Amino acid sequence: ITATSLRAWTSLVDTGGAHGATAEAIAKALPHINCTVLDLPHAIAGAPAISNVQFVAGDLFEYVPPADVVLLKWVLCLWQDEDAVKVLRRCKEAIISRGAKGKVIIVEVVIDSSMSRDGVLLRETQVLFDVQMMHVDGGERDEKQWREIFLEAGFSDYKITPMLGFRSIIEVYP
Ligand SMILES: C[S@@+](CC[C@H](N)C(=O)[O-])C[C@H]1O[C@@H](n2cnc3c(N)ncnc32)[C@H](O)[C@@H]1O
Repeated sequence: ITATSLRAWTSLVDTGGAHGATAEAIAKALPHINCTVLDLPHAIAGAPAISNVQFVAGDLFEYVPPADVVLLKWVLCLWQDEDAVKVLRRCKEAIISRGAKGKVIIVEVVIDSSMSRDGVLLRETQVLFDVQMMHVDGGERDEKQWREIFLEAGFSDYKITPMLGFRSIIEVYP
């Protein structure tokens, strides 16, 4: 994600964005972007008022508000592939910009199968999270599993950037 592309965004929806902590950070860093948080009614009840962030109560299986960028941070791990694909389809429908600007951005674990020395600890952490997500019938995915659900949901391409510790940023293009 380049500085030029950040400047081009006009709107972002943080899907499953809870009380808006991530949206607040984005709105502060990039005040030209109109930020929306979508989450279930009980999850946004009591959320603080945040400058330049609108809250929308709703179910992301039904509707995602339109935006240039749809953010899914720590959300798709809640579900098995069938439901994750349904959510990704709603997100794809929500993207208003075609071309380089419109995308889904996912912040999640991409389980790394490489067994380099430094990679072993990272992988163990990722797999532990996978076990944790099984409690809610979800799970973490490796690149092949991510690719399969992106293609199934109708996306054309994606780019994984490992960062943020054991997580990655995944840009997914319609
Ligand atoms: C693990 S939390 C992640 C919260 C936030 N994105 C973060 O990174 O801290 C998952 C979020 O997804 C929301 N969520 C779960 N099911 C949802 C649904 N059907 N529609 C909208 N939001 C949902 C939850 O309420 C919760 O806020």
